[in-house]
Amino acid sequence: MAAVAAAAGTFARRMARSGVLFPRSSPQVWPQAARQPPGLLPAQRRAFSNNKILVELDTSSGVATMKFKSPPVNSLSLDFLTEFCISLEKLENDRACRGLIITSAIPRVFSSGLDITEMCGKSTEHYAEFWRAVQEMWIRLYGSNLVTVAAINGSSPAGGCLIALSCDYRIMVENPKYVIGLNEAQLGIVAPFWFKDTFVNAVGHRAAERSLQLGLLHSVPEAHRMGLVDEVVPEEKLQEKAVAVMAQWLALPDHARQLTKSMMRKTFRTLSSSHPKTPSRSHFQRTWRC
Ligand SMILES: CCCCCCC/C=C/C(=O)SCCNC(=O)CCNC(=O)[C@H](O)C(C)(C)COP(=O)(O)OP(=O)(O)OC[C@H]1O[C@@H](n2cnc3c(N)ncnc32)[C@H](O)[C@@H]1OP(=O)(O)O
Repeated sequence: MAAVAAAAGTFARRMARSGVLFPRSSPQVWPQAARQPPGLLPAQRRAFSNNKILVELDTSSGVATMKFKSPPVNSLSLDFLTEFCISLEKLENDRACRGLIITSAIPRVFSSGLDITEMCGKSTEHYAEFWRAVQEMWIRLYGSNLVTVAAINGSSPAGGCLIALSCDYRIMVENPKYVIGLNEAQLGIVAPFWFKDTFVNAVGHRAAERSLQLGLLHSVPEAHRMGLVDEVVPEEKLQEKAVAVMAQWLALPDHARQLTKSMMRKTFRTLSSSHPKTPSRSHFQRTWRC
């Protein structure tokens, strides 16, 4: 418990050092991009970057694109998760931003999921901090006020699939080599219940039960059929489609859409985040035999 509290403190300090203010309390009012002072021509694009993630915000449309750029496979390390939360907070606090497209700058991989090297041979404090960061990523993304679209341009197993599932809409590139799913059972581990719940919310109970027990990684057409992804497009159409979907979602007043999203996700999110159990050090070590 003390380790968890210490980890929470460390994670909060990392976030605080980033200069991010949180949380934002009141819902945004639509349409933000139209609320620029008249006569002032704002810069149309803003960008910020760290060594894991690149973010570009088009202030005229209110849409930001976040690109994962952590070779070789965008694994979700503690640093990556921290940068992810910082970037998301910055966008949430930017009044010019209403929507976020998440994609990968690494060929053939959206994200390979949790970084396995973070879960081996580390201290109790490290496991607690890492686990805290995994939960924080999910709580922030799943509960984000922004419209979130996952533009999945590569394979997306386990934690990578969770990121996509936490968005409002998923578009995946059609490619016979790409797979997506929660494959934890195949690795001999159990997907945490909040991974499972997020999955069930997207595909329904029966499909989730089969997929999770077998630890399936689904082909793109299969993922589409079962509702794990909402749309499938050729690679060259991905960006255009993501922008079009975003425009459709942003055509609605923010406050109505946000309150509806919150209503759909809040109970479940509160329930899940009230059980922030960190697996013990021996659990990590038994799981990964390290
Ligand atoms: C104690 C309780 C713990 C509970 C945890 C429960 C929840 C767990 C969630 C997870 O996300 S666990 C991680 C699950 N991830 C996977 O199973 C994905 C494994 N990776 C792949 O399938 C493939 O790498 C890929 C993503 C399809 C990409 O294939 P590609 O052929 O392009 O690359 P590779 O040659 O396979 O890999 C390159 C390089 O990257 C390393 N790597 C791959 N995945 C990870 C990862 N998740 N974490 C850390 N490192 C990873 C891989 O080992 C290769 O390294 P090198 O051999 O080049 O050093």
